[in-house]
Amino acid sequence: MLNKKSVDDINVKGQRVLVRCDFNVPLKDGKITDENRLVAALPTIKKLIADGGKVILCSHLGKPKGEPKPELSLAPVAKRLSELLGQEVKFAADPEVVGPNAKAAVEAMKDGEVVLLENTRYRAEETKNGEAFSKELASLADVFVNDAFGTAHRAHCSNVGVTQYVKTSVVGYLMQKEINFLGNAVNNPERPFVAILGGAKVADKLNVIANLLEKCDTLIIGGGMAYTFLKAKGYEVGTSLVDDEKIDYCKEMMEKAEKLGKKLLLPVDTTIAKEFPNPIDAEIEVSVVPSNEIPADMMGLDIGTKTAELYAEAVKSAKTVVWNGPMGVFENPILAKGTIAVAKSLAETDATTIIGGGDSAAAVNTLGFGDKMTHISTGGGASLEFLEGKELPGVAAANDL
Ligand SMILES: Nc1ncnc2c1ncn2[C@@H]1O[C@H](COP(=O)(O)OP(=O)(O)O)[C@@H](O)[C@H]1O
Ligand SMILES: O=C(OP(=O)(O)O)[C@H](O)COP(=O)(O)O
Repeated sequence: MLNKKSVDDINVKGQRVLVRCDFNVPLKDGKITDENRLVAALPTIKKLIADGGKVILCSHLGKPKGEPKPELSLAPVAKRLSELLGQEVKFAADPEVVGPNAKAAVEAMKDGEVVLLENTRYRAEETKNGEAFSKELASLADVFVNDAFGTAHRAHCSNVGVTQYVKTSVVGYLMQKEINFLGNAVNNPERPFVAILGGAKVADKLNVIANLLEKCDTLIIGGGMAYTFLKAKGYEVGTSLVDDEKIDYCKEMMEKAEKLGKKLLLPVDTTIAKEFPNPIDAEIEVSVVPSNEIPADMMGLDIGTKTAELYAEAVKSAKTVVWNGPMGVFENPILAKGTIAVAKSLAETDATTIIGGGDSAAAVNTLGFGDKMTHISTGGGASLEFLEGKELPGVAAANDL
């Protein structure tokens, strides 16, 4: 259990409560294309409304780099949240985030009302965890609630700095739910425990392996992650995604797996093409080759057919599965087969299945397997850093129980 005070330990009747959410949702032409993070934030917001608090929401959106960027305004989020809550979420349009407009909007709030502040990253101090902006945010509130699990691996004003200047800082239901799920999976997993890593953020994710190997029974590697390992084995990987600086590390990880008696599965065959599809869903010509026969001018873009079967088989006997990162360029139907096979095997198992990472969640949802998973995490980087065993600054900053 998370050893932090939560919204259940407080009643905010008549108080101003600042709630940090992760409303960093994908937008296309001003429309929200995946509202998972909004829906996930509702329980905490509803609880605080039911208490009779003045609920002031804040979040970042994208990376505006410290200046107002209209295309990264949170206005569309306020509109959609109003619909989801069935009650108005007043948008405090304010280029300074906590400027005159926001202050006036908060001043005018009645108990049970909700206001959303503008994108916190409109302010350059936000990502530097600066004192002045932290104090400004704190000045709006009597109580602070952090429910932004997806941002918990960052130490910024709106999730860490602000806690120094308010009396009470607690976590919300989403934060509790995420940490409890992931914590159980990693610290007390039902075995066999299978971890699956893929995707394209190779440098970030390779670092998780040292820690995961200690905890899991089987580690499955796919997606863009696989080729650095294959290169470390001495294979030609052509023009596939590789992190050359991590080749020695991959060698060490293979030795570590052997020493610990853990299974480390790498693709035995690979789906290759001449180049990365452009546009991403373009029809491309592919072939499947053994992983040690990738031609020098070709790139691996999905696991191969045999590998997909092998991985699906490895998942079958699992009791806990953690999956982060697609097995291939799933956005292209021709390169989605490996991801579909793995998603299907997770959907069919009675194991506890936990999906982390924005693209992995999108893949599972668009492939229609979303409701078959035990838990789809709202945090990619956050869930990985947590699985790595790192303390998340956004969680650490809340008051202890
Ligand atoms: N072999 C590959 N080569 C290049 N990109 C890949 C490969 N396999 C998967 N990808 C890409 O990885 C991206 C997702 O990676 P990542 O951002 O690390 O996952 P997540 O968001 O789930 O954490 C997808 O856009 C997918 O197209
Ligand atoms: O989307 C997020 O992270 P994720 O892509 O790792 O899930 C979070 O909102 C954090 O955003 P950031 O990576 O811009 O700090």
